[in-house]
Formats: sequence, C-alpha cells, structure tokens
Amino acid sequence: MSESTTPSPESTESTESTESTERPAHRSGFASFVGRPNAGKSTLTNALVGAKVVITSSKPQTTRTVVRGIVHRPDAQLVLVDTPGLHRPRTLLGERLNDLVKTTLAEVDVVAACFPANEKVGPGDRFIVKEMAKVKRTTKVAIATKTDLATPEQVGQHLLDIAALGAETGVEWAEIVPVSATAGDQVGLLADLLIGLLPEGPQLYPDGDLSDAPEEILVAELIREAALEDVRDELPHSIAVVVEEMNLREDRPEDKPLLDIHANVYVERDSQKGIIIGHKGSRLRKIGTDSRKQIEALLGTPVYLDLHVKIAKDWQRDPRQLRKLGF
Ligand SMILES: Nc1nc2c(ncn2[C@@H]2O[C@H](COP(=O)(O)OP(=O)(O)OP(=O)(O)O)[C@@H](O)[C@H]2O)c(=O)[nH]1
Repeated sequence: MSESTTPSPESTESTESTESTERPAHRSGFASFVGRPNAGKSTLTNALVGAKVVITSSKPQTTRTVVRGIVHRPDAQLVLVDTPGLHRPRTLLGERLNDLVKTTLAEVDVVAACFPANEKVGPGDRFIVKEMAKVKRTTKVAIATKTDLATPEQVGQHLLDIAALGAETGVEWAEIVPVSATAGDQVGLLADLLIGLLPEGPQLYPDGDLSDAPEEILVAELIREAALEDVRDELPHSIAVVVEEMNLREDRPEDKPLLDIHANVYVERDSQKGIIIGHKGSRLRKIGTDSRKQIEALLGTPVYLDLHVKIAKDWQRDPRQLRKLGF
C-alpha cells in the first residue's frame, strides 16, 4: 500500500513508529523450576523445550547436574535451569545440592515452584516456598503440575492451597498456572507467561541450541537413568556415573562412524556392586543396552559403550570423592 502513496518524510517516519510499537521487544532470561523430588520439573523442562534434554525418572532426586534447556521464539529466548530437588540436607551431597539450588535461585529472573496436583500441598512444599521467600529480587511463579492425574475439583482446591501457601510465607505469586507436561496441557501458555516475565534482552544462544551441557554430562546422566530404572528402590542415591572418554573411532568409513564411550558407574559398597552387575552380568548388560539406545538417539551416532562398575567408598560423604565425581 505504501507503494501507491507518494512517499514523504512524514509518512516514512509514521510507518516506522507504528512498526516499532507493534513489534514486541526481544526478551531473554533464565527461569528455574524448584519443587520437591518427583514434582515433575524435568518432564516440564523437556515439554517446554520439546526435546529430551534433562533426564527424568520415576525415582526421586535423579537430577544432580544443572542442565539448561532453551526455548526459542522469534521474539524471545527462555533459558531453563534445571535444579536438583530442594530438600532438607541429610548428607554432604544434600548440602551441596541445596547450596547449588539457592545460588541458582538468586541468579535467575524467574523461579517457578512445581506442586504436583495429585498430591496435597505439604511440609516439603512449605520448606521450599520458605526458602524462595528469602530470595527477594527474583519473580516467583507457582505451577500445579500433573493436572491429568487429578479431577478438576482437586485441581481447583490445589490452586487455592498454593495461593494460601504464598500468602502464609509472604511469597507473592506473579502467576499460578495448572499444567500437564505429559498431556501437553497449558504448556504453551506457561511458556508465554514465563517469557512475559523476562526482561528485554538480546538472544543469548545460537538458534537451535537446546542445551549447553557438555555432551559427556548428558551421556553420564542417560547411563545413570538406565541404572536407576533397574535397581532396587534403596540404591538410587548411591550411584554416580563419570564418562572417562568419548572419542570417534579412527579408521572408520565416513558414512559409518562409531563413537567409543568409556564410562564408570560408581557405587558405595561391594554389595551394591553385585546388585548393579547382576547375575552373570545380566543387569549391567541391560543398563548398557538401554542407555546406548538413548545416547545414540541423543547424539545421532552409533555408539560402542564400555561400562565398568567401581566402588568409591561412601562417596556421598567424602568431599574429595564428590569433587572427583563432578559435584
Ligand atoms: N501423569 C503425569 N506424570 C508426570 C507429569 N510430569 C511428570 N510426571 C511423572 O512424574 C515422575 C517425576 O517426574 P520428573 O520430571 O522426573 O520429576 P522431577 O521433579 O524432575 O524429579 P527430581 O529430579 O527427582 O527432582 C516421572 O515418572 C514423570 O513421568 C505429568 O504432567 N503427568
């Protein structure tokens, strides 16, 4: 239409100013999910990012590494910092995890607390929200997760309970949002709301980046996930995985690459080693097969996975071992 009108300096200016008010400014920033173990933080991160970047497991507290997922929009970039489950510290590892969580909360733009809709708001949630109240600057959002597991009435009551918990602890919720990450309900809306709370800012990561965690860490997490799926309930907190080496094998034809990965699975005691290895090595083989498939899907390369089980005595309580294992 502007082509048919006679351009004048005034009309050019007015076109520009109309455009700049219509096009929203680019926003960017960091958000972190907190919530008790198993609240659905990792699953929600994956649903928002649209890819499997953070491991999830039906066993609590599997997230030990701060891995970021990145939501890309033409007008925004939302960087999700996944934190370990905030909980009362029992071991040195627990204390380190909690320090990590608190540092993360003070550095991000938005903290979103996850409260599973299929469980009542309880003391664990109160503890977390009280910790959030200490971090003044950061915007706080409440998310009722797993709404597919509750009736509409239960979800309604849950939202009221979350509002009441905010009032009781002095936390002002900028939003209270019900979502189901697995059903995909309200996930897009949540992304919009979180992005709306970010400051104006430039793109922080190149287009298409989903996560900036080193591949070795993602690979170690996938192996840990496979191991957790396969051991008795009392073992999960005693397992750590370190990728020692990851190299493309030499002398392979270009269209048939093979990635050699050597990783150690650390347990705390001899008896646990036996459990992980299983009868005639059967469990370790299954952990290897399961995690190899996941790693191949993640990296897009055939993988040769060499797994060893080692004992790092009481690693959860030993600062030197914790450092060695990457905590
Ligand atoms: N039905 C249903 N299940 C969900 C939903 N979100 C998560 N889950 C399940 O809940 C369990 C825990 O989810 P995670 O995402 O690993 O929870 P988390 O809060 O990251 O757990 P930690 O790493 O222990 O802190 C898994 O079995 C998920 O499949 C949901 O929206 N609906």
